[in-house]
Amino acid sequence: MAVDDEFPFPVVSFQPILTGGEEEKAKVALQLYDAFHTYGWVYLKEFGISAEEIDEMFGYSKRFFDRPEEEKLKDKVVSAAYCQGYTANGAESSDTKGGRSHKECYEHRRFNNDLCPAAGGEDGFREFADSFYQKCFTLATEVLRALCIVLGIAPTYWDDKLAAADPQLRFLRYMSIPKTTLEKEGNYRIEPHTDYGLCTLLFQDEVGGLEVDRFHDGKFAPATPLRGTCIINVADLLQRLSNDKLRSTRHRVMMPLMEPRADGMLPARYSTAFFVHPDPATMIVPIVKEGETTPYEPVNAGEWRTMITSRDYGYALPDSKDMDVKIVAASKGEDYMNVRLEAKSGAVSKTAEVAT
Ligand SMILES: O=C(O)CCC(=O)C(=O)O
Ligand SMILES: [Fe+2]
Repeated sequence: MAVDDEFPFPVVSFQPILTGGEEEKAKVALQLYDAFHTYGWVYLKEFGISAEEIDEMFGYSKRFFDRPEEEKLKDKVVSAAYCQGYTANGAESSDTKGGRSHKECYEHRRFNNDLCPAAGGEDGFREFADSFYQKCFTLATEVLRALCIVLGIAPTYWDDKLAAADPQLRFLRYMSIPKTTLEKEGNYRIEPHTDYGLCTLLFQDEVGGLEVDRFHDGKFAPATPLRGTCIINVADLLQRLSNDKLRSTRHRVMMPLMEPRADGMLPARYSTAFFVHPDPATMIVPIVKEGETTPYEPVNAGEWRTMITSRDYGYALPDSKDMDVKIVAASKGEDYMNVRLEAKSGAVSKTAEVAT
């Protein structure tokens, strides 16, 4: 699709950040700030990962999901604290009203990546995922660094928070389902949600269906696919950190833009997200300028993440996702992390000890 006045989001070239001088970099930083402040979303072009590399990545994703379900389930995600591995259709939901997302995912991590197909495997999946992960991490780091200028924080601000950062590369497949299924109330490809790390890099194929509440008024606009671009969206921790200057915006995946096939089935859709989470030890303390107040308490990034992952996957409360789960104790030792989750009612508690 051509970029014209109708295009719903700013499209920004990242090239100056990679190779430009200080003045050009500052200009891009301002463009990013404006986009993140208004919409929470931006489309990047010329960001150091080519359209061909993105195509190759989708090829790996497709081959991963094309394997038999029993095989994929051997690598099923088992822990909220280390959300890594395969999630089958219907296993994740942030919707407390029982909404249904028709998708399957694979999560790839930097640390604790045991539920990943073995190194040296047939098509080099693990090696490719590692290298794509690294490219995304490099880009995410550049994006966050660029924001230092406009947030008024030191250029070194992210250094300690990102050295042991633990992002999550997620391959998604929205399987081919009947159009009539998606038309039923409460059925989505992915239900409306905000992401909960610092920010997300998002790559999508040409099928479409991604929609964004871009003015935060409940009116969702299509985030149309644009070949060779990468979407960056602000997530909850960056909204907290920036004291609401950068917006974490609700989004969802609905009906594709393209027509269903003659048999009434929707085309499968592939997308890949890279959720940027800092070092879990990071305290997210809002940057409050003189004369401002903040509604936010400081939060520990690792606890925050585990808490929300538990809610979405129902680890602590498998039968009752609408209960409010909170972390009541979390400690991190040299070689373990111990997280205790408890429902507000105190009725359910679970301790998960996870090797780091
Ligand atoms: O598939 C997409 O385009 C969006 C995926 C998404 O929002 C997510 O996984 O958090
Ligand atoms: Fe998302």
